[in-house]
Amino acid sequence: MRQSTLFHNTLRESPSDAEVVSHQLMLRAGFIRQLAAGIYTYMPLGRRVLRKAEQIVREEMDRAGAQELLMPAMQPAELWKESGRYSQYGPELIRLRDRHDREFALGPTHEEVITSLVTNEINSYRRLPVTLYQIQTKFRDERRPRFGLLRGREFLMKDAYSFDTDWKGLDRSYWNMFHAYQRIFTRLGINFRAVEADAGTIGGEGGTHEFMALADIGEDTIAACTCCDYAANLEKAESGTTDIPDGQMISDDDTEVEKFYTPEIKTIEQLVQSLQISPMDIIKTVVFIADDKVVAVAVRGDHEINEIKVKNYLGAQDIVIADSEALAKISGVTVGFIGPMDLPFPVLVDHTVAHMTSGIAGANELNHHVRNLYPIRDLELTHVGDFRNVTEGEKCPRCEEGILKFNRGIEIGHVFKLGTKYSEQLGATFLDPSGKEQTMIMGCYGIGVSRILSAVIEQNHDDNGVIWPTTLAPFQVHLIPISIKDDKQTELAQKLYHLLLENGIEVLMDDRDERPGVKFKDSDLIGIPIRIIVGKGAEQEHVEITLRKHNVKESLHVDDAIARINELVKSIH
Ligand SMILES: O=C(C[C@@H]1CCCCN1)Cn1cnc2cc(Cl)c(F)cc2c1=O
Ligand SMILES: [Mg+2]
Repeated sequence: MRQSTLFHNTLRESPSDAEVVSHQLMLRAGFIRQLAAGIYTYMPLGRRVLRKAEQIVREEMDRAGAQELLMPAMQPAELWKESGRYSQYGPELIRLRDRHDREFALGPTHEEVITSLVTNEINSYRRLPVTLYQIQTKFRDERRPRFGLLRGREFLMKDAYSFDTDWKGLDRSYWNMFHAYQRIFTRLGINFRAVEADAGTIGGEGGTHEFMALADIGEDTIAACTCCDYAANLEKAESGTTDIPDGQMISDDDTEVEKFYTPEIKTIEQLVQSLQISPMDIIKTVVFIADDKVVAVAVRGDHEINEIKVKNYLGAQDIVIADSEALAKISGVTVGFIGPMDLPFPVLVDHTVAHMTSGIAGANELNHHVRNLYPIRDLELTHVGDFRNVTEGEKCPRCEEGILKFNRGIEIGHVFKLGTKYSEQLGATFLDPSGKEQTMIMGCYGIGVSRILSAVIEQNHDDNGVIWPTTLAPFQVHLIPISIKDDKQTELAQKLYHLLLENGIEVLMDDRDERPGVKFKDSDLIGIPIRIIVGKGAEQEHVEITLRKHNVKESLHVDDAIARINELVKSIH
């Protein structure tokens, strides 16, 4: 490709609303252009990268035996009403009416569509199992789209769905997809972890794993063990620490609970300051509204409540902290002095609190707290469980030696065991060998294909721009004649350009009439891994090869260039 004809511009500065490196560089290097918030055009260079990412996903899906199809983006609302999800989702689900005033949704995902399709096409166990996938644009009207392709409102997803006759079959399909994902992200050169995750809104009856690209700007926190391969999204991570840590106020258990005056002392910090105690000695009690029920959760003062664990324990659809006006309507609650004792609604007690021997807590009375609270003695521990976020440094729940370290991650893949959640609602059944009607067992598997570009750039860039792995680079070689006014250089560059093309190498030649500095800055921004410079050495038919990733330079005769380039294309990642 000749850069003088390429529909492409680089920007000296990145727009102010681009906050993360990958967003800034994609705009500055000319890979994408924003049409509207969260909605982007892939420019020719960006489209080439996206197509390579798609192709790697497609190859590994096909290798895993999945079959590609392509479903519509416009989905009849009836399907979503049948699955009960039409009302479950709010403004995030983009709804529209066609010219006959019939209701549609723009597909954010395709469980309903694929399940109704399979129901109509398959009715015998002999036709199962089958895994179907598509690579298709999804629509989710995010309230705050941000970070470029990382959280867009129109994005490219590979979504796959497996249909099995039984749970064992689902297990096989699930791990088949899991291993295909490992191959995909390895080929993409991404530093990733598969982590145990929460199934979130999709529900489902089995396990679920997320594939996380490690990156400081990632929205998710991962807890991973230093010794074994345990890794979990913080939403789900458990701790191995159940022993009562030292520094705990140990008191013999006949010291009665005692109320004491704490005027205007409402927060953990104020308690710590005024009583000169540690947050570990405090029982923090927070009131939630789960669906329409009031519940309180009590965790130790140095821990954070994990709302997803609470929601899952209660089996609630949604959960929200009771704000001050909600609290005002709840009897027995005194804002700022809420404690776990004698509340007129259930209290979920974290196991760490249950093991405390003497805690400080709100007295459920204005300006008063209690001390010497001994949960085993003073609380009816009907709901004891894991309701908190693990903290870094705690013991691994799976092995003896390891401890949990935190990382930030970008979710680039998510695999789910769905079970019969959708097949039941949409009647996806089959006749088993005895002719009995059974419900299909499903799994679903997503990869954020457009999000991969952001994750790769977050992990592969320097101050000057992107550093593409060869598997994704828009071109393999950037051929740069220093001056197109010098005939020797132009002639040699043309010769090498055709040689490279004849050898099937993807080459972009910067034949623009620009100063060398501009060419090098643009080349650094775009991030093509191999660069060939045709400069002064053109007299002796010598060219210079450098790698974008390392500034190592080697000069060699043009006849040796092809062989060297082929070596480099294969070697560097
Ligand atoms: O999409 C999934 C689960 C899997 C992920 C892998 C591929 C198949 N689907 C979860 N999810 C996320 N956001 C959504 C947003 C809207 Cl507006 C919606 F209506 C539905 C969903 C929704 O179901
Ligand atoms: Mg997730």
